[in-house]
Amino acid sequence: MEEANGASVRWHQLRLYVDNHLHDRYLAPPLTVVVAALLTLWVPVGQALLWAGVELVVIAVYVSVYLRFRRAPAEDAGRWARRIALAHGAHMAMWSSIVVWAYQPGDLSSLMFVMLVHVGLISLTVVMSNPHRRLLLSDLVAPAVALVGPPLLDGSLFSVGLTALGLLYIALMLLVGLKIHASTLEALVLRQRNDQLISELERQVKRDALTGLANRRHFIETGEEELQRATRYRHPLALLMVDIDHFKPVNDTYGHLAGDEVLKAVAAVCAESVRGNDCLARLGGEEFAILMPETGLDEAGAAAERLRVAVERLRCELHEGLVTPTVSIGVAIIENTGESLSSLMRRGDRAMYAAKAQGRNQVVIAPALAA
Ligand SMILES: Nc1nc2c(ncn2[C@@H]2O[C@H](COP(=O)(O)OP(=O)(O)OP(=O)(O)O)[C@@H](O)[C@H]2O)c(=O)[nH]1
Repeated sequence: MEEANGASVRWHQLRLYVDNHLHDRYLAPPLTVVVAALLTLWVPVGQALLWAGVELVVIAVYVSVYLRFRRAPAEDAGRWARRIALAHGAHMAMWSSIVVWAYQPGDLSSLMFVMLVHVGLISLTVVMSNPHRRLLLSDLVAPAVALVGPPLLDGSLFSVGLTALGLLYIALMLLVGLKIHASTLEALVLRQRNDQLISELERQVKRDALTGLANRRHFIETGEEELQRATRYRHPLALLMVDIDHFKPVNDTYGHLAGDEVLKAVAAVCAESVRGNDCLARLGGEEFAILMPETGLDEAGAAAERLRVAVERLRCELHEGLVTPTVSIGVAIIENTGESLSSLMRRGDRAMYAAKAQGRNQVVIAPALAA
């Protein structure tokens, strides 16, 4: 499952792991101080201070690695996993060292202390590291190795028994951790599929299936936003209503599929002739619209004429025969009148029908609306 869903899931696993451990920023330093103070019961003060000093540096290092990871672009999860494993491994090794080093054979209080540290290490590892299987394993290595320390020093049946129980405990925790890991991974994969589906649906809702252009719904949404912006900042906004001439005979003569090819070819010419921030849409049938922000009358008229000529030059060499479409274009401009989008579109449409009435394959500019 991990392989199939690739880099993005691995990155999310790492991200979850790091997010879980970022609480350490606030918890680990005071805990280090408390444990160093307790350590002085069994080891010289200088050694306890040295341990606390090194551990505080290690905490600073791994927290800074985590914070840099959170700002990094989502790539190269493998390299970051290695860095994170190293940084966090050092932290785990420091705490595991207590288990071996602070244990005084025969001293029940030190045994309880090291066991407490142990239980804390293992349970925190299982709870926090499960999003990432390899890091879960590497985090468990340090406490597992430390477990064999006390009985080596002591050798009593009691300590060996405790160690055996501890190892069993680690094995159970590992099983639980891997189970949690599997469900976390499944949730991540599902979330990723969900995100993909949602963005695909969002794309489909906004697109016209035949031409790939924006559809009417998306055009109206964008149009309302552009209109608000143009009105607020008193900037010009131009609208071109574009309709293919005599399109019905194309369908009737060559068939609907051939008509679709012509629609796609005209859409492609329109797409080539608009600027990046223009909004081009197929409103339906053989009608297109282009919204041009920051565009005045002269500029819009010139753009419409360029588009008309570009379509006129188009030669659709279809299987069924040659089609040379033309378009009629109506141009309407909004200038500080508080006009609505539907009114602007109506004026654009009227100008486009005027172009049809005047013989087609031409551009007509809508008269300005009185302020
Ligand atoms: N192939 C195809 N045809 C479509 C599609 N949508 C609408 N049409 C056809 O487009 C044609 C539009 O015809 P009319 O509205 O009469 O306009 P026209 O023939 O282009 O004539 P004028 O606009 O007056 O120049 C109709 O035959 C519709 O069936 C489509 O998605 N694919």
